[in-house]
Amino acid sequence: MKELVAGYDERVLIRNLSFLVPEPAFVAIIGHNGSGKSTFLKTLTGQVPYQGQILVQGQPFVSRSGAIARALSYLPQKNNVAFPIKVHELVVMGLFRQKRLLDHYTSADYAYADATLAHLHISHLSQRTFTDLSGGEQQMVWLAQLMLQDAPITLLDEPTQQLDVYHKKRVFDLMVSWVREEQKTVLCITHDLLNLLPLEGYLLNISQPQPRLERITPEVVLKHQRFLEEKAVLSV
Ligand SMILES: Nc1ncnc2c1ncn2[C@@H]1O[C@H](COP(=O)(O)OP(=O)(O)OP(=O)(O)O)[C@@H](O)[C@H]1O
Repeated sequence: MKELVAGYDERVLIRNLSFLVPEPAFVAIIGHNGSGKSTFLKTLTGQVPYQGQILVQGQPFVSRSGAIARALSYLPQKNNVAFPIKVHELVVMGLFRQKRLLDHYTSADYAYADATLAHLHISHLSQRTFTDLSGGEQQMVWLAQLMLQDAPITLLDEPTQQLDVYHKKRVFDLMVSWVREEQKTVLCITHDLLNLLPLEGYLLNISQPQPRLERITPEVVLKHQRFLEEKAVLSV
């Protein structure tokens, strides 16, 4: 990413952001409310116009390109479902990249979806109606769907937002395992700085005047925690 500038109409939120993510890696994106974290991920998914250069796996980022679409999976902060659907039906849809338009999902696909739910310890939700679940349960289901997508680069916007402390830890461990065991790259927006303390990876503090990637160590995390506690978001 070179000299990235992005924002809405007259309002520039990302200014001259330049960094290189050494793949595979876990990158925590932190910053105050309204600092532009979601805007940054939306820029990477082609939802917000930008200037500068974004390279994904060495290729210039072209949002409509099939190769880029296959390389990225994205879990937005708000992901509403307007109709009642069984959990395992929603999860199996994560395999959409491997299907053609009118292909049906097979029993092997459903078995894979159920195995993923089991991996996340949420098998008991498989036959439940998604819209009846609690916010935290719904977040765990979205993560299962994301795992089926199996993209090399995963962008997550506050995936632990509604989770209890147990599930927060589980989800951070899970993201780190995607990097370590499956060589994925994970960019994750989070306000849960203390969960980052034991992790391997990098952080990017969008609230800083010149954000840069820093390797996560307990000292670095605590330095940014103090920065975010003390400094209000810059008004633009
Ligand atoms: N579509 C839009 N048009 C205009 N302004 C927008 C739009 N979407 C977001 N903004 C504004 O851009 C700013 C940054 O929003 P963004 O969602 O990127 O913040 P964030 O860092 O992810 O915040 P939070 O931690 O609260 O989720 C906010 O002031 C928001 O109101």
